[in-house]
Amino acid sequence: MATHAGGLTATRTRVHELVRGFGDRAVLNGLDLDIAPGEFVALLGRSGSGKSTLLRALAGLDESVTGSGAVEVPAKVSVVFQDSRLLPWQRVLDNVVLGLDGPEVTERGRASLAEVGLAGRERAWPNELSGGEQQRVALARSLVREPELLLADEPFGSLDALTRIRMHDLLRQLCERHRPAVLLVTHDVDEAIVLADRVLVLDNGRIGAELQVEIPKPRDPADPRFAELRTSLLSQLGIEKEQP
Ligand SMILES: Nc1ncnc2c1ncn2[C@@H]1O[C@H](COP(=O)(O)OP(=O)(O)OP(=O)(O)O)[C@@H](O)[C@H]1O
Repeated sequence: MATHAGGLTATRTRVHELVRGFGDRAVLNGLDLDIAPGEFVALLGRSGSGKSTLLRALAGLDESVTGSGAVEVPAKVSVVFQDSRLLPWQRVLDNVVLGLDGPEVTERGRASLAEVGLAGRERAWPNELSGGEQQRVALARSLVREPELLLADEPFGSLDALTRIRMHDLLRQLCERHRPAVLLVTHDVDEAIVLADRVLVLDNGRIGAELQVEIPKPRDPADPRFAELRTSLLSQLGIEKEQP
C-alpha cells in the first residue's frame, strides 16, 4: 500500500510508481508525478481514465483501494469537488471555518469570503446561494486553510459557461496571491490551457503526455498559441478537430 506522508519536510508533491485498481482491473499502473510548490498542473484524460482515482490518492481518501507505490504531499492539502459539499444547516461563514479554531478564525473566514467576492453573505444559508456562489464558498473554505497543495476535481464542471469563465479568473487571481501548488482535474481543454503552467494527459494508467503552457497569464483563447495547444491536446485525447 502507498505511504501517505504528510511530512514536515515535504514541499513538493510526488507520486512514484503508483498502482491503483478495482478488483483485478488496474486503473493507475505505475504512474509518476512531480509537482513543484506553487505550480499549477491540469490533468486531462478520457472518462474513466483514473483522474479522480489519482486525486483521491493524493488526498489520502482511498484507503480501501488496492495498490502500491509512494505518495508524498505537503502538510497542508485542501480538496475542492464538483459539488460544493457545504453543510446546509450551517451558515456560509460557519461552513468556511468549520473545524478551525483560534481567536482570529472568524476574521480569516470573513477575509476569505471577501476574496471570493462574497463579503456581506456570511450569514446566508447555502441554499440561498447560486451554484457559482456555492463554489466560491468552497474555494474560500479551502483558502482559509492556506493549503500548500490544492486538489480540485472538476470544480467548475456543473457551472454554466459564463460563470465558469468568471471562476477561472477568480481562481487564477487567488492562485497568484496565495501560490499553492494545484492539481486541477478537468474535462475542459480550454480550462486547462487558461489556468495551468503544465497540462498532463492521463492515458493507460500513466501520464501519457505533458505540455508546458508558456503563454503569459491572463490568457486569451483567441491567441494562436492557444489554438495550437488545444489542437495538440485534443489529439492526445483522441479527439480530432473537424476542419471548417
Ligand atoms: N469504487 C469503485 N469500484 C470499482 N470501480 C471503480 C470505483 N471507483 C472508480 N472505479 C473505476 O475506476 C475507473 C477510473 O475512475 P475515475 O473516477 O478515477 O475516472 P475519471 O478519469 O475521473 O473519470 P470521469 O472523467 O468520468 O470522472 C473507472 O473505470 C471506474 O469505473
